[in-house]
Parts: sequence; structure tokens; C-alpha cells
Amino acid sequence: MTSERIDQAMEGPRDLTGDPGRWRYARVLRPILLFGASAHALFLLLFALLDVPVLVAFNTASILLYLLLTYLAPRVDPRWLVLTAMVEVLAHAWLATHYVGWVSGFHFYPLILIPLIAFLTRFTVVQRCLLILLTTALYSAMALAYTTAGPLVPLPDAVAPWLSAINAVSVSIGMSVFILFYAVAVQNADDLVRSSQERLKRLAATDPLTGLLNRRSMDAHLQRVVEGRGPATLLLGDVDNFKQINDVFGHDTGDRVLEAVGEALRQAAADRALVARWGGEEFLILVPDDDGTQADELAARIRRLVSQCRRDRHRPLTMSIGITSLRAGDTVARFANRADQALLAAKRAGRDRVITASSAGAAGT
Ligand SMILES: Nc1nc2c(ncn2[C@@H]2O[C@H](COP(=O)(O)OP(=O)(O)OP(=O)(O)O)[C@@H](O)[C@H]2O)c(=O)[nH]1
Repeated sequence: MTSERIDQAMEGPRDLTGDPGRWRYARVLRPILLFGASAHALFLLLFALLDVPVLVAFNTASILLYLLLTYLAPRVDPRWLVLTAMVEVLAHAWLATHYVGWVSGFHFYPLILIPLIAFLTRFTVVQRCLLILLTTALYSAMALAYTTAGPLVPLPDAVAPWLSAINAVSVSIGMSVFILFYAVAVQNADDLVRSSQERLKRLAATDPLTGLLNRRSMDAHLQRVVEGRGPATLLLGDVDNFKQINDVFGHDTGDRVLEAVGEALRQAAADRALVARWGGEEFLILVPDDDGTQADELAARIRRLVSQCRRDRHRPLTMSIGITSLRAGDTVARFANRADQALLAAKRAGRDRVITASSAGAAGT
């Protein structure tokens, strides 16, 4: 998958301007705008019943505006959508409060704008602060003007408390939906960052060809073992005559052989030892909590499994292995170097054998 296709899968289809971000906003804003249009249809009915023609006309215009904004959602900058909806909400709240009074609860609606503006990252933080300040100032002005003033069209006693309660509940639900939506988005982003960090950490510690530990992360394990002074054994294995495989069959085949050797070592070590690709065709196996007693058996298993990775139909692959155990006063370099010397001795002795550092020079197994 190309990065462009991944972007598209994450963002949804592109809008008419080619901006994938707009479609993402449109996906959120469209249901809100449609909900706004439906709510205004109910208010239109209510004001028709209460015989307030100005509010009937305003609600009709609002429905048309919300439908138009729903259509425009993926086509225009979401900032214009929100600013237009903001003007409508403030004007509508002001007009409804002016006609049917503070008691109707229409003054609650501007409050819903605050979380909407706060979370709209298309605006800068300063722009969002200014818009929230403006909304708060208009809300306060409305409170000063209408909390004590009587309505032009008083609501029937049976209607006023219900309408106020319905408006309060609607605004609370709207605000909760916004906040929950963004809380989920933050949670998702947090999960994504965490999993990306873990993936990066895994990649940084792994050899890309074999999937084994890389030298850097094995170094860290060796450092811990040396500092802990616990018993530990190292096996340094090197594929014999590997250059020939590259020369005869090509580099790609060489890579496939290295992958197969890596898999064989993983199997041989199971969960008893850590395996790293130490260099080109060199592999380091660290057996923690082992004073050397497990090493011979592990080396034999490694050689058996490696021999099953045939380099061609006739000749099995062989590996030379140098073994050493941690000694008092060892540094990482000294510990690893001793394994290297044992491996060198195995190579010099004719390859396809195991030599332990304490008995370097002895016959291989
Ligand atoms: N395909 C492939 N080859 C590699 C990679 N890393 C190192 N090599 C090759 O591995 C070969 C190692 O060659 P030598 O050091 O001469 O070792 P050898 O042929 O195995 O001989 P001995 O170790 O003495 O048995 C070189 O040709 C390197 O180019 C790799 O990632 N992929």
C-alpha cells in the first residue's frame, strides 16, 4: 500500500478540493447539521402553534441554511461552516429569547458553541479563544438584557417550564456528545502514539533481515548480564564459507539463507536464550543463568537445525561456533572477544565444529 493510499484509507475519500482533512470534518459536521435542521423543524411547528410568525420565518430560513451547509460540508473550509452555524445559533437564541423570553431556555444554545469552537483545530488557539470570548460576551449581554425583561409573546404556563427543560436537556446532550467525541479521538490518538512508539522500539532493536535482535540491543543485554555478574554463556556462530553462497547463487539467495539460519537459531534457542545477528553471517547467542552446562547441548542443536538449511541440493549448511562463559572481571568487550577467539579457533581448525574458550585449540565436536 502506498503512503497516499494509507492516508486515503485513514481520512476517507477526498472532497472536491482534494483536501482529505475536509472530508473528515464533514463526516463529523454533517450529522450535527442535519440534527440542527431537524430540531429547527420541531421549533417551526411549535412557533406556528404559538403564532409567532417572525420565529416561523427564522426557523424556515435556518432549516434551509442547515441543509445548504450539510451539502457544502465537504466542499468548503470547515471554518466557514462553523462560523456560519455560530452566527445562526447566536442570532436564533437572541431572537427567540427576545420574543418568547428568558424562561423559554433558548438562551442555552450559544453554550453548545463553546466545546465546538474549543475543539476545532482548524482555528489557531488565539482565534478559538477570541471566538469563545465573543460567544461568552454575547451570552452575558443576552442575560443582562432578558433575565428581567418580559417576553413580547408570553408562553402559556403549561408550555414554558417544559420548553425550558427540553432546551436545557438538548444543550446538555449536544455538549456531552462533542466532549465524548473528542475524548474518544484523544484516546485513539494516544493509543496510536503508544503503538507507534512500541513498533519503533521493536524496529530499533531488531535486525530487519532475520527479525532477530540486532547488535545494539544485544549489547544492552550483555551489559546487564556483565553488571549483574550472574552466570552467563555466549555462543558465537558463523556460517561456514558463506561468501561462496553469495558468489555462486547471488546475494538474494544469500539473504534467504541468512533468514533460514535466523529461524533455525530462534528454534534452537526457544525461550532459553537470546539470539542476535552480530554481523554479516555471525550470530551471537546469550544463555543467561548458565555456567556453561547447557552450552554444548545447545550448540549441537544449533548445528543440527542449521544443517537442515541446505545451501543447495547436495551440501548442507555448516556453522562454526565459539563458546565462552562469563568470568570474574569480564567487561562486555572481553566476554564477547573471548567468544570471537574461540570461533576463530574453530574456523582455523577446519570449520564445522564447536570450540569452547577454556579449551581453545581442542578438537571440535
Ligand atoms: N547475502 C548477504 N551477504 C552478506 C550479508 N552480510 C555479509 N554478507 C557476506 O558474507 C560474506 C562473508 O564472507 P567471509 O567473511 O569471507 O566469510 P565466509 O565466506 O563465510 O568464510 P568463513 O567465515 O571463513 O567460513 C561476504 O561475502 C559478505 O559480503 C548480508 O546481509 N546478506
